[in-house]
Amino acid sequence: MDPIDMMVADINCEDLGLSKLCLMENAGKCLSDEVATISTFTFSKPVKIAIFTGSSENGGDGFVAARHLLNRGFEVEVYMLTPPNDIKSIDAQINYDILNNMSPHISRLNIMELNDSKDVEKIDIANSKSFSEYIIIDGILGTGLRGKLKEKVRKTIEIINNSNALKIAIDVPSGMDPLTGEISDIAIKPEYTVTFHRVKTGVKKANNSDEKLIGGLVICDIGIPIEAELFVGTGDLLRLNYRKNSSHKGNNGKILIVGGSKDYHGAPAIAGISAISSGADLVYIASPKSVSLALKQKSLDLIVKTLNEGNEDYFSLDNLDEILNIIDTAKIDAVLLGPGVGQNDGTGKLFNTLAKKIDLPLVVDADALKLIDPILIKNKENLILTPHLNEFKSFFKKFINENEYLNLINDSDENNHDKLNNKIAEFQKITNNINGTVILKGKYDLVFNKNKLRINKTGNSGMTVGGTGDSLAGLSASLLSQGLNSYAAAALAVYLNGKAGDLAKESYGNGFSASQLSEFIGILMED
Ligand SMILES: NC(=O)C1=CN([C@@H]2O[C@H](COP(=O)(O)OP(=O)(O)OC[C@H]3O[C@@H](n4cnc5c(N)ncnc54)[C@H](O)[C@@H]3O)[C@@H](O)[C@H]2O)[C@H](O)CC1
Ligand SMILES: [K+]
Repeated sequence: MDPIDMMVADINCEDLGLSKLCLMENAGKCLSDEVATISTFTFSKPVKIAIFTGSSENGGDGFVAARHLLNRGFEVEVYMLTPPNDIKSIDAQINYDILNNMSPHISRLNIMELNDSKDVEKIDIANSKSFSEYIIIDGILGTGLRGKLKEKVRKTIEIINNSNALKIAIDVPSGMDPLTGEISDIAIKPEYTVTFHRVKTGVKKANNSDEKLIGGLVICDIGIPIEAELFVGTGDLLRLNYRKNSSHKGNNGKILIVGGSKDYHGAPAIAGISAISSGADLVYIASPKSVSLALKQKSLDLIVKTLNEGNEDYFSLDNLDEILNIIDTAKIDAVLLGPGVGQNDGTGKLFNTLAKKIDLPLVVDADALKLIDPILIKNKENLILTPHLNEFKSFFKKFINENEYLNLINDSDENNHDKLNNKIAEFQKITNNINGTVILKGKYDLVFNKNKLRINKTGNSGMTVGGTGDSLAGLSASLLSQGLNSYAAAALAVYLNGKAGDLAKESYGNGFSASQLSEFIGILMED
């Protein structure tokens, strides 16, 4: 599991009501159980425990383990590389405070602060030999390692590695990159690594290249339910790329929406506003002439390009060069095809040609799902489709045999979503025919990408109003343009769209409009 996926799941646990403090307690308790077991089968006489703690949650796990190991009768020394006032995690701070409040220590606990490299060197001289009667627990750095090791941390790792103690790393050996498994400088060389929930990708890679880098690998179940990974939640916002203060206009995403036709000028506009609200820097809309004139009066924030060739009211193949030219000259990052385009033959010819020619991240929505030949885009990975059930059936008709198709139509009662959820495996079999991501919209939105699935529960019945699908499509294109892959972008887009719908309902009641929904997207991006 990648460290980012773990962090997302942790925060999504909080959406379920399961606090990170509780996860830390489970982690520290499980760790202490493992330490006790390892101690029993490794040593014939009692050993002391030395726990080295860093500035954040890896250290927090260490504080919890200290408490549980004391209860088991161990003598525990805690060496803090970060002084109490500088601890960065609230939960680690709470667990440090508990240890501190236990003073005067009736139990055999000793807490020492290692304020600088000299303090660290003193441990070296005084204790490293006698550390042979110790188990050292490494709670210095876990999944939060960034960049070059600070000198004090580096020195401590060196001393721990030189000692004769049995070493147990918490989650990831400190100094090892939790994603790549690389050790750019130095890392704890443990006899055991006790990891939580799932093995982190870096630990797995390191273990595959040389088992000695990890030692014996123990996985603790810390009570994270599968739903914390399945349900999209607040944690998914972590996947957004950090906006640099120094970034310029356009650095954070430029999208082109190819949408609108005679009766539907609102659809591309709503998609455009939602794209801007979700962080895209520049939103271009290419529309037939009659639509673009209406759009130009609609919003000051959209860059509306009038297509001069061909039909005034509908797209046609005559617009191909103009559209490709906009993509080129505006250096577009992602394209949305479909909102409000209608189903003309000419529009179909244009969209099939665009689908072949556009090599950028792509969102296909609404009528475009009925117009574009699935074969043309089936291999594209950076693709999001946003169908409701009818559009889903229509798009995937080619990939399923008649019986499966009839089964899907007959059994999938759009009003019975629990029944719909029972069909997940069937939908997955069908969506597996393409490499991109599919958002199947419904009471619970289902996001499919190959064998992976996310479920979104935000949103409400007010969202059946026209335009909320256009908003979702704009959000999807916006997040693609900001560098998220199609699976991550699709999951976050449905979450934000539904959550904005929930806020719109609170403010405007059940009769909110899609443009009122768009107003609430921006504030959600600050989570
Ligand atoms: N679900 C779980 O698996 C749980 C895991 N837990 C534990 O939490 C850590 C991850 O915690 P986090 O706060 O994100 O990061 P770290 O503890 O690894 O510390 C980050 C902290 O360290 C400092 N730092 C970063 N880079 C360096 C460096 N190069 N040199 C020195 N110091 C550095 C900086 O201050 C960072 O802020 C996970 O591994 C688990 O052990 C939870 O307890 C329960 C749920
Ligand atoms: K560690």
